Amino acid sequence: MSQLKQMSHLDNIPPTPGKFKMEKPYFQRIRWHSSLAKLTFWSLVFLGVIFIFFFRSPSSPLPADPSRRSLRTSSWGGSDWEKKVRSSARVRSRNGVSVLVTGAAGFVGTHVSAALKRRGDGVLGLDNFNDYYDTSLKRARQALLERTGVYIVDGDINDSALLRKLFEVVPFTHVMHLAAQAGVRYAMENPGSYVHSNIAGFVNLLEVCKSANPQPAIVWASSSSVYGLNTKVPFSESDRTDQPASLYAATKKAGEEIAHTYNHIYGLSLTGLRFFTVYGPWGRPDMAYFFFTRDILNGKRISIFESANHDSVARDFTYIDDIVRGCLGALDTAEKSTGSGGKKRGPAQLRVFNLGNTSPVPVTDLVSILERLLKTKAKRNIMKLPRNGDVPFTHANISFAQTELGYKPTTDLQTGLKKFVRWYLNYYTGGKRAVQ
Ligand SMILES: O=C(O)[C@H]1O[C@H](OP(=O)(O)OP(=O)(O)OC[C@H]2O[C@@H](n3ccc(=O)[nH]c3=O)[C@H](O)[C@@H]2O)[C@H](O)[C@@H](O)[C@H]1O
Repeated sequence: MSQLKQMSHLDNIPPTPGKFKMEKPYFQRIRWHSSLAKLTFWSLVFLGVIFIFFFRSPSSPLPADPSRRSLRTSSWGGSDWEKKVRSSARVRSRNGVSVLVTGAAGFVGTHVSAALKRRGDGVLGLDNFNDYYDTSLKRARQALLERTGVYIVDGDINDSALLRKLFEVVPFTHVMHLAAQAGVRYAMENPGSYVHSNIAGFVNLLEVCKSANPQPAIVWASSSSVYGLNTKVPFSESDRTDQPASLYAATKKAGEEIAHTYNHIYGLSLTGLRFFTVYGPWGRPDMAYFFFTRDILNGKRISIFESANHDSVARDFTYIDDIVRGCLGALDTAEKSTGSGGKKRGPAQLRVFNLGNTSPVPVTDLVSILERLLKTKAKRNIMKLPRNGDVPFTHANISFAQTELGYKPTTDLQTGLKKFVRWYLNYYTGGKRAVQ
C-alpha cells in the first residue's frame, strides 16, 4: 500500500530534469526516491511475471494447483447434466460393468469406449479436449461416440471436485484411465504438461478412487517407452525399466510406482498396460505414420531416423483393434479393489502387461507400405536419430498378456495401415482419393 502511495507520489513529480538540477539537495532526494520507486516497480513486475509463469501458463514446469484448475474447467453439474451422466453410464447387459473412461476423446479412449458400449457396458467419458493436437479431430471422435450413446464430460483429471461428483452420481465399478500427455518428443518442448497430466492428474484420480465407495478397479495406460535404453529383446515385463530415455517415459514409469503405492496402502486394484506404438483409424496426428501420410500426400519431405549403425529405427507397431481387445481383457480380468472408506481391507491385484504386436518393423518399411497404399513416392530424408527421447527399437514379449488376458494380436502392419489410409482419405479428402 505504502509502495503504491510512493509510486503515485513519484508520478506527480514534474518530468523536467533541469528544474531539479538547480536545487542540489532536493534533486538528490528525488533521485533517491525515484530509484527506490523504480526498484519497487520492477520488483513487482518481476514477481508478477514469475507468478504468471508458474501458476497460469499451460507449459508451467510445476503442476498447477488442482483446485485452481477446477475453476477453469467448463461448467458441469445440475440435474440435466446428472441425467446425461447417469444415462451414459447405465449398464445395458447382464454382467455388464460401469466404466469411467478418462481421455475418451483420445485415440485409444474413443475406440475402447465404443467397444464397451457395443457390448452393453455403461460408459461415461471424461476429456479436457486440450489442444496438443487438432481439437476438431477430438470433437469428431466425441460426435462419433455421442451417436452410440456415450457422453463425454468436458473436464480435467486434476479437477478433484468434478471427479468426486462423478463418483457420487455413478458408483463406477471400473476406471479405464487413458487420459495422458502422450508423445515422446514433445516432452522436450513442454515438460510441465507431462508432470501435470501423467503424474499430478494420475495421483488426483487415484486419490478420488481410493475414497470412493465402492472403490473401482483401475486399468490404465503405461507405455512401451518405460523400457528406455533396455537392450534385452523382446521386452518382458520383468526386464529393467530404470533407464528412461524421455521425460514421457519417466512419467509413465513414475505412474507404475505410484500405482504400486496406492495398491499397497489403499487396496486399489490396478492394472498398467504398456502400449507399443498404437496406430489405426482416428489416430493421433503427432505420430509418425499419421504425419508421414499427410506429408507424402502433400509432397513434403519426411525425416526417417536411423540408429548409430545405420539401421533404420524399428517399432513394434500395434493395431488399435488388438489394443482394444487387450484393454477389454484387462477390464474383464480385473479383480475388485479391497479397500473402502479410504482404508485397505486386504491385498489387492497389481499387474503390468505388455500389449504389443511382437513383430518390429523398421520405419523405412512403414514408409514403403504407405508409398504403395498412397501410390505416391515419399521424399525421404534419412537422418541420424536425434537426441530427442526416441529409442532405436521396441519389441514386446506378450506371453504374459496372452496367458492372463487371452491377448492375441491378429493385424500385421500392412493390413492395419490399409485400414488407416482408407479412413484418412475418407476423413480428410471425403473419399476423393481411394486407397490403392
Ligand atoms: O509405444 C509407446 O509407448 C509410444 O508410442 C508412440 O511413440 P513412438 O513409438 O515414438 O511413435 P512415433 O512418434 O509415431 O514414432 C514411430 C517411429 O518413427 C520414428 N520417427 C518419428 C518421427 C520422424 O520424424 N521420423 C522418424 O523416423 C521414431 O523414431 C519411431 O521409431 C507414441 O507416440 C507415444 O505416445 C507412446 O505411446
